[in-house]
Amino acid sequence: MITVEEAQNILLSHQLPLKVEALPLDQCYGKVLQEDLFADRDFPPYNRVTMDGIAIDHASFSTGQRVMNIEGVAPAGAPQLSLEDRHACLEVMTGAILPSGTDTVIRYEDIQTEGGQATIQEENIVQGQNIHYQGEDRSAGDLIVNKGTVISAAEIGICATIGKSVVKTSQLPKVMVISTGDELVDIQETPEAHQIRRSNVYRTVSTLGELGITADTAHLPDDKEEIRRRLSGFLESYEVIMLSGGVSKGKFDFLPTVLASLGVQKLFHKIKQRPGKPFWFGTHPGGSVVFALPGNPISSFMCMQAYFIPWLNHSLGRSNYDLPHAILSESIQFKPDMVYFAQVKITFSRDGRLLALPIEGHGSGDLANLVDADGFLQLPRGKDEFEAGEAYPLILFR
Ligand SMILES: Nc1nc2c(c(=O)[nH]1)N[C@H]1C(S)=C(S)[C@@H](COP(=O)(O)OP(=O)(O)OC[C@H]3O[C@@H](n4cnc5c(N)ncnc54)[C@H](O)[C@@H]3O)O[C@H]1N2
Ligand code: MOO
Ligand SMILES: [Mg+2]
Repeated sequence: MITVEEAQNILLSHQLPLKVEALPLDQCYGKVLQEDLFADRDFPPYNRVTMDGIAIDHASFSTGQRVMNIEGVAPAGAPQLSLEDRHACLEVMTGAILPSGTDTVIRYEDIQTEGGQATIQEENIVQGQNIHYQGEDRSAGDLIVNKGTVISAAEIGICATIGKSVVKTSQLPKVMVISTGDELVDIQETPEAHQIRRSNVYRTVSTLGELGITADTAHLPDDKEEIRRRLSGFLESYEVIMLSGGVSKGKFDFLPTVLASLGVQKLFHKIKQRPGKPFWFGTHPGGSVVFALPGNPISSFMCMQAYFIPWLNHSLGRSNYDLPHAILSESIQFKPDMVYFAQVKITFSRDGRLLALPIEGHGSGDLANLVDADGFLQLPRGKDEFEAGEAYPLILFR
């Protein structure tokens, strides 16, 4: 049995080859950026008026002038105007380019306009006020977003501003999600007394969907030959195979044997952790990777959250990120020499700290308990008592 750290390292050293695809901007949300983004112009590209009002040469104000002729109006979207008489002013709108010959903008609230003249009614007028200066935020050529960033609304705004209508992103892998086990029926069916519905598949597909992946699904009975025949086909056509069930010690837990017979190289089987101990991971010479997750719902869910998602992010070239930590709000005892991924409910204390309340449940088959939990708190080995007030890494559910 290997440690959590060893399993994580093995996963990180078995990545899918990165494939880059250029996508229209409206399909890029949530994707991992595969190019650096640079400013094509200064941000902002011109001295931008930030208040509706008048633009003046401050020197005329500071030498005592309060009434000024209005020479004209500069709307946003018009080429730059020029102040002809430095004792006069120009009306300017928010977003307009600051007229040449002016250096200060005064809001309509601080003036009165009548008969083609503006009268300044505010004495506190600072030179340069109400102007967003050209290049103040970023200069043309500056690196604005690094390759490896997950594209969110902020990055979409940058792409649009710099005219990137097509963006290089990491291509998502083709994934097959498979349930195994003769006790499982589909969700439209009414189970017999000895049967249950195959919920793992639906939960796994929903997490994948949240990651942008549209997965295919299948079901395999506890029949060695059929598992072998159908898995062999899936290994040809998918980059990632995600199985659940059939990896422990039972008489019908055929997956480790069948996978080996299909040439899938086992990289690990069993991790010193609860839940999720019998997690099996391997690679096929054809290039696909196999995540054979334990069948218990919390176990397969935990392995997905703690291993698959970081592995996927790494495969897609996402920049490294650290897990946040949360503070235990009640103590927990856990004696086995294993990492314990404790289900916790997350709240904020009144002084803004992230608190994790343990929600114990009835073990790795208790999928109803997940409804009350928000994440797993990763409690290390080498300790039996985890006291209230101690902070540990938090994996928030997706
Ligand atoms: N003698 C031992 N028995 C078990 C051990 C062990 O070390 N020695 N480990 C236990 C642990 S821990 C886990 S976790 C499970 C893992 O079992 P498998 O991966 O072989 O999974 P199955 O036996 O097929 O199923 C386990 C459990 O999960 C339910 N299940 C499976 N698939 C689904 C699904 N798609 N949706 C909902 N529920 C599912 C299944 O009905 C079983 O109840 O093994 C322990 N045993
Ligand atoms: O390791 Mo198993 O996942 O506890 O039920
Ligand atoms: Mg089993």
